[in-house]
Amino acid sequence: MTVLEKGNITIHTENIFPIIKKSLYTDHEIFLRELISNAVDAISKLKMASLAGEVKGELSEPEIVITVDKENKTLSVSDNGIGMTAEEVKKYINQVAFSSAEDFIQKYQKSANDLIGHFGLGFYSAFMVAKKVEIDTLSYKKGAKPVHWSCDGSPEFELSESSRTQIGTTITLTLMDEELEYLEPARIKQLVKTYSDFVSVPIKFENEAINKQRALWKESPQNLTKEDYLEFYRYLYPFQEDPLLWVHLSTDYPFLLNGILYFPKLRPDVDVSKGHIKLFCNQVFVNDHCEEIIPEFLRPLRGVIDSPDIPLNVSRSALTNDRTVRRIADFIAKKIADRLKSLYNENVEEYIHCWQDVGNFIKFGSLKDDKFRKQVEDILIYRTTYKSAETEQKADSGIPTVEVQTEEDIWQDVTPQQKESGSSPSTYEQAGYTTLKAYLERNKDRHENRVFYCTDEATQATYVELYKKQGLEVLFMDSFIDTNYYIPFLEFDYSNVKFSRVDAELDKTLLEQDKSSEIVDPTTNKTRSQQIKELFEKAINKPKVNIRTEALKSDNPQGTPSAMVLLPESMRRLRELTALTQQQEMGFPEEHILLINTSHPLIQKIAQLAQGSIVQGTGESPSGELAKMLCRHVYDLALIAQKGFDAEGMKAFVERSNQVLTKLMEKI
Ligand SMILES: Nc1ncnc2c1ncn2[C@@H]1O[C@H](COP(=O)(O)OP(=O)(O)OP(=O)(O)O)[C@@H](O)[C@H]1O
Repeated sequence: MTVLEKGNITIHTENIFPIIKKSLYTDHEIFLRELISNAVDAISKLKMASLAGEVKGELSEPEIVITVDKENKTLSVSDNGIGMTAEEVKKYINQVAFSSAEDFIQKYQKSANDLIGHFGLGFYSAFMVAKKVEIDTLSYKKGAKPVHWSCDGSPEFELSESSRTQIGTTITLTLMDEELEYLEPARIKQLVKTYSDFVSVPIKFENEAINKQRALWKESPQNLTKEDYLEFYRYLYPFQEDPLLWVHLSTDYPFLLNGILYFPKLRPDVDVSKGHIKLFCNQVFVNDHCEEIIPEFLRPLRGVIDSPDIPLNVSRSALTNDRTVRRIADFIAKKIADRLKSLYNENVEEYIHCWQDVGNFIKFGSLKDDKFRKQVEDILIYRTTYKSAETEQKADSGIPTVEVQTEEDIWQDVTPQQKESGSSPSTYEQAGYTTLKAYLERNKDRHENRVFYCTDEATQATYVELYKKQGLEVLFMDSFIDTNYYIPFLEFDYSNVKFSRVDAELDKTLLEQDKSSEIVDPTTNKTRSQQIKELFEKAINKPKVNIRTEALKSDNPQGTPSAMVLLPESMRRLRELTALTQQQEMGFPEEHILLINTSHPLIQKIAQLAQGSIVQGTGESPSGELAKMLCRHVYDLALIAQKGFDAEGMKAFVERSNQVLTKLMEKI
């Protein structure tokens, strides 16, 4: 073999090899990613040269072949790409003084951590695992001679002639003794799967292609089906529930970016500090913790982002402040908002179907990002008790209000457009949903700037019913994000709007205002209401329970609750917040209001019973006793409607129920 040249690799600063070995200690495995990427580049360069008519004859099928030789401790990566001439080897390989190496050294001197896992090392990363690296290559160029280059990790190299006949390059690494894991087939397969799964050239190992090759995000959305997207998601996140919907991103100006982002089902315990999106650069995996690139509120999303314009060999803080990265983040947020808007406009049923999960995401995004909030504020919907006249008519005529869901597709990505002629807002109202704006507008005359809401349909059913009967509209704001975060945020945003839960102070429209007809007892000079209040105070005997008497408005007093437990809004919120910050269960507050409905027949009867009782020397008369017992029972019923019982409460309730019923039977 004729030695063509011997010499020293040109490096402007000190020897690069010890630095490569030391600084990337934890990330040695990326050498394979780098060699495969170079091979892919070489193959696409040959293709381009062929398209330009520079290559004679047909190109053979592109492929990259990995082989191991356990005996000789070698691993090689072969490609049938463009190859290199001796001149090119000298230029591209020997002169390591290319800018990235210099940058590399400079950055290394500042902080080794900044470099971990980032690109920029290329071919020389092979020296992290190899004591000797050889290149055997033949350029596609006419008259090119095959060359062999070898270097043992010192700056000395040797360039000689080779006997290679096939155009392309083979890089052979003789592994260091502590790096022999890279001879293991399982390890090689795992590395290819992790980093190079989606490169478009087949990577062959032990006679089979071991990479998936198809990078769905690089394909045109028009050619993809719902199944393609779902299959890809299942491939990326095996054993997970299918996603709700997705967005296909594609732009080439002002930066190059492709990707597919999926909305998974959101859980209350979702950890938003960690991202789940996989970052790629030209189909080569970079990492799956791109927190600096993805705005916090988008972190629950999953999928892939691929952009060669994201600077990879800079520190994390530099990345966050990078202008392109910020623009990319804005672009993604805007596309997500567009997708949601188009769904809102084009497919009411599907939008409502996804709302429980997507809604949390939108609310979270609105809290975190003002630009995003502005994009989505008109598509935030709430389930409501409001029924439009049209809906009622439809219900009467037996026509279903929400059409049966069709298979027709929100799934396929459409280029999001605002469809003016889309579903009118009343379509949402027919399905029992409203926007906040529409709610405020509709109720302007009855309760301007007040929103009544319910956080738990079951435990607040009595209250919701009361509001509904009086024609007051209640919104269901029952997601984990609503109570503690979103309602205070809305109040801040709509500074004059107040939100009150249905079990807070009752709105005056629910109460009979005129008390002039109240009967006054001539002997005590007390009104009936005062007497009832005192009766309950004595019977319940809990100083922290604030007893109030009101007559609930109704055409049918029997149908209203006899009493209600109320938790003033601000007090309740403070308690909820404390419980949240201290991560405690929020018990039921001892301090609360018991509102006695004086127009309810039961309350009136109890009052009569108490009045008719004669106080005996030894204590209460039997009817006085019964009246008190009934008062406690009314209180318990109000509590049940609010929160249910603990064990003690349940025991007392059941015992007393039996006593009350027995006494009633005695009276018959
Ligand atoms: N398999 C190959 N076939 C042909 N040329 C190659 C091959 N591997 C490396 N080269 C040449 O050597 C050069 C240097 O490679 P190296 O990997 O160090 O840097 P790079 O690929 O240019 O950039 P990066 O730092 O992003 O990897 C390449 O630009 C290419 O011209």
